[in-house]
Parts: sequence; structure tokens; C-alpha cells
Amino acid sequence: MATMGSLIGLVNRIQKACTVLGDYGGGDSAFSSLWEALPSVAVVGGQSSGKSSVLESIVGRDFLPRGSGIVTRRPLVLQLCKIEEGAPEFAEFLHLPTKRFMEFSAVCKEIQDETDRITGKSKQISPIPIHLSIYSPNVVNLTLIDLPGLTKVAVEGQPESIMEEIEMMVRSYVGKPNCIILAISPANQDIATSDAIKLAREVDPTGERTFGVLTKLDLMDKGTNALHVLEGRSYRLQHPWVGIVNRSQADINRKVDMIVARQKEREYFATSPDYGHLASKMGSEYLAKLLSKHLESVIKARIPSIISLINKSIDELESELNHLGSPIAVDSGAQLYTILEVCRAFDKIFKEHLEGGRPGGDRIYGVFDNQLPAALRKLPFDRHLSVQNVRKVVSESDGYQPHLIAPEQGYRRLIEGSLNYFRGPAEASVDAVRAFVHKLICFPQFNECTIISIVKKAYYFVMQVHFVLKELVRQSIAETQELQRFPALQAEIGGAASQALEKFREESKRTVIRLVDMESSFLTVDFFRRLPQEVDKGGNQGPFTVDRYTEGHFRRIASNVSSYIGMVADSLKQTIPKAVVYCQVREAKHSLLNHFYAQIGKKEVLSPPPPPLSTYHLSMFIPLASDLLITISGSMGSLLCLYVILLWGLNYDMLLYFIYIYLILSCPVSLEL
Ligand SMILES: Nc1nc2c(ncn2[C@@H]2O[C@H](COP(=O)(O)OP(=O)(O)OP(=O)(O)O)[C@@H](O)[C@H]2O)c(=O)[nH]1
Repeated sequence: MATMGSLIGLVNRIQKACTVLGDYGGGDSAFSSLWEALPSVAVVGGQSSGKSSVLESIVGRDFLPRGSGIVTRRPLVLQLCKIEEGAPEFAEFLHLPTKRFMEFSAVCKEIQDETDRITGKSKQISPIPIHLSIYSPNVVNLTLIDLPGLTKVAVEGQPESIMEEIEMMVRSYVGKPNCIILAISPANQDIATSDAIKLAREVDPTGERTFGVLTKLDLMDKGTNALHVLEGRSYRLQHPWVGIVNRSQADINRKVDMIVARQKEREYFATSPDYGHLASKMGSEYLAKLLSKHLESVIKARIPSIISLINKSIDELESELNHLGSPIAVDSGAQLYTILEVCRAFDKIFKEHLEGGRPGGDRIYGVFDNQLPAALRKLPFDRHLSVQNVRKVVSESDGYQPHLIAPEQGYRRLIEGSLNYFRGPAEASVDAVRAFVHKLICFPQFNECTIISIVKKAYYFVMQVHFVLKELVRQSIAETQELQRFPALQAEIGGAASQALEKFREESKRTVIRLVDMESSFLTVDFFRRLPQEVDKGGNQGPFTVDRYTEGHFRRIASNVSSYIGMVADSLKQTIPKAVVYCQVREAKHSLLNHFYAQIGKKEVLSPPPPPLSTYHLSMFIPLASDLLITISGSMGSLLCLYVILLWGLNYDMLLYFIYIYLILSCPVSLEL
């Protein structure tokens, strides 16, 4: 079972880790704030109410900066740790972990300097806390947070908004249900005007987490006393009021020792005619013990909720880690390697879609098997080869001299006109369609719309394969787990694949046109040689005159052209898929990202490397890590440390992330409840 003292120590360590990781309450982090779940004691009060004096009295040392205006401009987390009697006192700052302060005047200076480091000398305030640990035999285990004094006027160099800023900062602490409020009010002012009590009443109306402290009892007008406040008659709280007598300004100037001041305070109460009966429950020493005991009991009561928050945080962080994936190297070479690895993973999935194993590739075959034959069937040869049109084309081809045997030119023109329909896919653009119409001007019965619809149908087939491939790229990106954490890379790969597919589609289109052009450029002579020769009614083969051309003659020509076109269509049904697979599918399979690889290969530095872990950050981390290691002391901790250093080097963000997880993991172990 951990002792109560070690419980406060553990909370101190968690607070330090939270600060290192930027969790000091408030903020809009996606993660639950561990800081906010930890019980703490915040010291609030108006300016010059005696806050610093109370803190110094509790510590028994002069260590806080004094002066006019707002001296406390950053929260000071003051962690008091009791050490053995006789051991030397010392202080440590979280931001200077390797330095032990034996002189408290140096502590005072460092608080001032560290305040200025963040806020500048501009008298601005900052919510980033300073962590100070004081190890002394003369303290009780206690953690207090000193906050800027509530003020009503801005001094020179401060913005007018400073009052609201301070109030907001103080509220961000005392508004949290886990915050114990140490409300400091000076006895020589009407308690009804106390800033501390006013704020405490707002955020803790039942008074269960407010401790009222009345300072400057010795400065009250003669003949008056503060018994009505100390006995809870003026303002009732759940906890008893504590009266304090701090050093006066004159004492401070005379450098009256704090231990002597404590002694004087004890004597004041012991000999006071007004407060003598309350002497055992008055004074800074009593206040320190009271707070320590209360803080311990609150921590104990909150442990279940802290553990559940830690477990929740572990879940949140684990899922965040899973989402983030393994760490990314900082040098460009290693980053390039990572990108190529991710691309390879994508490529593999894309190939599986095409080749089988994952669905999608079969849709391409569906296009070849159903849509291509259907598109070819729908081409309007019937109208093109109507008797009327055949007669017209043949007559026009004959010119002034009618054909004698077979209408060679007529056949050729009819076939060429028919084959032009197959060219449709290549003539998809509106301008090209117009040119196409122009070419077919000899068939005026086909209006532009008909032709566009033919073209669209045929072009649809080539585009269908293109769309299937595009969809497979999209699916593959979505299914590549390694890509999920890199939205920018997803977009890059998507863009590169899309560009490549456009290129393949153009090539495919050209090849398909070439196939059709090849059919037009040289007809299959054998087909015509095998055709039966026409005979006249008398059974004699021979020349015809124009008058003798019967409808049967043109019907026969149409039927011959139609069977020839049918033969070509059958052949194209076989060759177009081959061309499309060769130009689009096969290329997509083998070289979808080739251009992209070439592009990224040219880039030397992919992104500016993250800032290296500074000595300052490192110095903050080392003692904490060792502290944590001691806390959970075990080979697991050491192994984790080693793992981080080996794998992540000194990447600051990841290191901090690690500490956070590590800390959270360590807490339930440490509590040993
Ligand atoms: N006589 C006497 N003087 C006190 C007492 N408490 C504080 N003072 C004096 O009141 C003045 C202000 O005290 P501080 O402790 O600096 O007050 P503070 O609230 O920390 O002030 P700021 O940080 O400026 O907001 C100092 O001169 C103290 O010596 C007290 O109990 N008795």
C-alpha cells in the first residue's frame, strides 16, 4: 500500500509530466486532460492580500519575488516534499532538472527569470506553469498553485484586458471540480469586498472545496477583531477559516527569518485575547497540515476516477497510435523509402483488384463480354444499308458511267461508311463529331444527333474500362492501410494514378482507331471473290444498264456489305479487347505509378525535418523519465526507453508522446492500491 505522502508525490510527478507535455488544463486537446483530473490546491486572492506571504510561511522560506504591480505572472506549481530531519533543504525547477538550488534567493531570481522567458518583460501573463519542488524537513507534503493576484487596474505596460485575462486564468483553475480553493482575504478589509471570496462563492457555492484564509489579523484597527469571519458567521464554508499573521513589510525589509516569523505568529495567537481560544487551529503551520491532510484524502477519494481516466486515456492514445502508425524517419532518404513502401502496398492491392483476389477486375471482362458486343450491335447499319441509301451511294459512285459488273466503288464506299461507325470511340469530342458528320455528308439521312449518340455509345465502351480502372484506384487507396495516416500522399497517389490512366486511355483510343483504320485501308478480298456472281433473268451473266438495276440488286449489295461488316465486327469484338487490355489494363498493372516514382525520386528533401530535440527539452525529460523508471522500476520500462531511443532517435514529439503513454501506463502500477 502506498503511503499518503507517496500519493502526493505521485500526483506531483504526474503534474510535472502533464506540464512537460503541455497539458495544464484548459486548451482544446482532443485527449482528456489528466491535469484537470488531479486534485490541486490553488491560492487565489486580490493583489497584496498576502498570498505570497502565506506560501512562504507554509514553506518557511523567502523564495517568492516581491515588488509592485503584478509579480506573479505565471502559475507557480509549488510542490513541497518532506525529507528527513537534518537533511539539507534544496529546491528544483522542472525546467532546470539538473540544477539543485541550495540558496532560496537564487530560487526567487529563477522564478523571475523563467517568468520573463515566456512572457517577456512586458508584464504580460501566461498560463504555462512554472514547477518548483522544495525538499525540506520543515514542510509537509503538499502541492499548492500560486496564481496571479486578482486586480482591478492595469499598470503601465499592461493591456487594459489584463484584469479579465487574470480572472479567466484563475477561473480556469478554481472552476475545475478537483481544485481546492485557498481563498486569501486580508482581515483589514471588509470580507464582503474580498475578491477571493467573491470568486469562490461563484465557482463553489456550497463551499465544500474552499478554504478561507484571513491574513493581516495584526493590522486590524484597535478594538476590532475578525472573530465573526473566523467562526464562519460572516461567510460560512464547509471547512473552518484559518487566521494567519505574516511578516509585515517592515519585517521583510529587516529580513526577519521565516522560522522566527512562524514563532512570532504562534505567539500572536497563543497570547491573543481575541483568538487565544482558537490558537491551535490558527497559523500557517496549522494551515499547511490541514491542507496536506485534506489534499491526501481528496486524492484518495479521486483515485478510482483518476484510474478510469488513465485507462480511458490509454485507450484513446492507443487508438491514436494505431491511427498514426509507426514513426516516420526524419531524413529525406528514409522518407522516400517510406513513401515507396506505401506506394508498393497500394500497387499490390490495385493488382489484386485487377488480377483477382479482390473484386473489380471482373467488371472489365463484363465490359468486353457484354457492353462491347451490345454497342456494336446497336450501330445503325440497317439505315445505312437500306435499299434507298445503297442505291444512292452506288449511283453516286458510278457517276456518269453506270457500273458494268459489280459496283466496286459503291461497295467500297458503303463499307467505308459502315466502318466509320466503328471509329466512333475516337471521335468523341464535339468538334471531332462535327468533322465526322462532315465526312458522312453523303448520308444526309443521319442527322448530327444520331451520330453523336452512336459515337457516345461506342466511346462509352472505352470510357467504361477507364472508369472501372479509376474506381479500382479509388478502392485500392481506401483499402491501403498504410496510406490512411497520409491524406496528402493519398491525394498525390490518386492524382498520379488518374493522370497515368488518362494517358493509357488516350493510347488505347488511338490503338482502337488504328484497328478500325486498318480494316478500312485494306478490305478482305477473298470475301468478295467468294460471293456468287449476279445473273440476269435470262440466266446470262453480263453487264447491266442503269434501267435494269432492280431493288433485288441493291438488296443483294446491302446484304453483302452487311455480312462483310458483320465479319469485321466479329473481328473487332476480338481485337478491341486485346488493344484495350494491352494499352489500358496491362499498362495500369505494370506502370500506374512509374511517372510518380520518377517525380519523387527527383526530390531530394521531401519536407523540412522536424526540429531536433533541444538540450532544454532533453534536460526536462531525462529526470522525469528516470523518475518514472524508478516509479515503475522494471525491465519493461528500460526496454521501452531503449526501444524509443533506437527507433525514434531524438524525435521530440514522439519522445514526449512516449513519455505520456509511459507515464499513464505506470500510474496504476505505482498506486498499488
Ligand atoms: N502586518 C502584516 N503584513 C502582511 C501580512 N500579510 C501580508 N502582509 C504584507 O502585505 C504586503 C503584500 O503581501 P504579499 O504576500 O506580497 O501579498 P500578495 O497577495 O502575494 O501580493 P501580490 O503578489 O502583489 O498580489 C506585503 O508587504 C506583506 O508584508 C500580515 O499578515 N501582516
